Amino acid sequence: MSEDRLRVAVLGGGSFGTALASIAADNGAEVRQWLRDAALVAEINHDHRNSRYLPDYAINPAVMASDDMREVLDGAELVLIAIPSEAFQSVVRQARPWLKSDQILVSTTKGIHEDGFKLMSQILEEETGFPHIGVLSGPNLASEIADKHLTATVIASDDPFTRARVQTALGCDYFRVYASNDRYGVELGGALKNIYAIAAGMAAALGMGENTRSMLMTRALAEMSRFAVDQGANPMTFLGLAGVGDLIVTCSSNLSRNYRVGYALGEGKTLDEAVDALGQVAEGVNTVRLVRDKACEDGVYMPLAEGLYQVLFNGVPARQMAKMLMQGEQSSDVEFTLSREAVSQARRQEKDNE
Ligand SMILES: NC(=O)C1=CN([C@@H]2O[C@H](COP(=O)(O)OP(=O)(O)OC[C@H]3O[C@@H](n4cnc5c(N)ncnc54)[C@H](OP(=O)(O)O)[C@@H]3O)[C@@H](O)[C@H]2O)C=CC1
Ligand SMILES: O=C(CO)COP(=O)(O)O
Repeated sequence: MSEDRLRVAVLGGGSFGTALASIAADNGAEVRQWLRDAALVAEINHDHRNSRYLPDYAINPAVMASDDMREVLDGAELVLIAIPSEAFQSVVRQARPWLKSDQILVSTTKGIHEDGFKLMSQILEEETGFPHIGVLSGPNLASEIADKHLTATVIASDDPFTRARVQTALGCDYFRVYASNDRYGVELGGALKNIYAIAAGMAAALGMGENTRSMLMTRALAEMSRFAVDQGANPMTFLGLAGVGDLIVTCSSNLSRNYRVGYALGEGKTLDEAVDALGQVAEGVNTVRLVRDKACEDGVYMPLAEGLYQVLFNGVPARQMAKMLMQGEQSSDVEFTLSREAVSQARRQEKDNE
């Protein structure tokens, strides 16, 4: 191996980890991928295929897979972590003995950790205390990346070195990597949009129209931004790829696992049946529960998240919930220009004048 090739480690053998590993290898990096399934390790190394997660994808033969964490992390300059949020912390803990403070650690995971409402990059920070930490997020359906559809993503970090290195490692003629310094906002956007993708899938299965989908997505953006502001994030970030960009793709595509879970629910399947049939992670199921609880705790108005929570976990029929949501107070379109309180006040005034 030549000395100056970038060494990249990918933790996770699912669809996104596999697509990113192959892009980095296409860009000339020396790539090692960690996964726990020995049979899949052998398949990636010998057949350059991942039949479980991306069956039709020809993986760059330079990607070397291993179930040995030490071997994968040894000498890696950039570590990409594509592990579902539920297992993220335990995998980082497994990796910790071989992580070094000069490595760049990037989470690609769009979920929230149950304990303490932590995002994945916060877990990386807590578990390592290292300085080069980032988040990769955007409208990035792995199977479309595998098909080399023109795609853009965001690397978010307050560390300029991390941003530049990831742009170089992953940017190519079909994958553009934009930069952001709002790590928290980008990461929150990626997690929150999964909630609304479930709702969009459900609406589609119930035969609702394009006006409905547009209303749902736009009000979802308002709700996401409201929550983000309450959590201290910059709402402008939600106008970018990792906010509205990811919301659009995930709420519109049958390739999204969250959308598919929603669709199955709309067809009358139970939550367990919908999740089991998927066989892959749909982060939104857990996220809706965590976000709904957090919104209740912090007093943030999130009718869509609350409604979806009631459908998923309390058996309220989706159509009935949609009807109830339509009967809610008609409020401000863009509350950063006209506050919700100002609209309520005007309506109270109107009633008083009647
Ligand atoms: N797929 C996509 O289009 C995109 C996904 N993401 C995000 O990336 C993250 C990962 O997603 P994705 O690759 O799609 O997920 P998949 O469901 O395709 O794969 C998950 C991977 O994580 C592994 N894994 C799960 N639990 C553990 C564990 N306890 N220990 C070790 N490995 C484990 C699985 O291994 P095993 O097979 O052995 O279970 C598998 O390799 C998610 O948060 C998702 O939101 C982000 C952008 C796009
Ligand atoms: O995050 C994604 C697209 O940007 C993938 O969405 P799903 O996890 O719903 O498949």
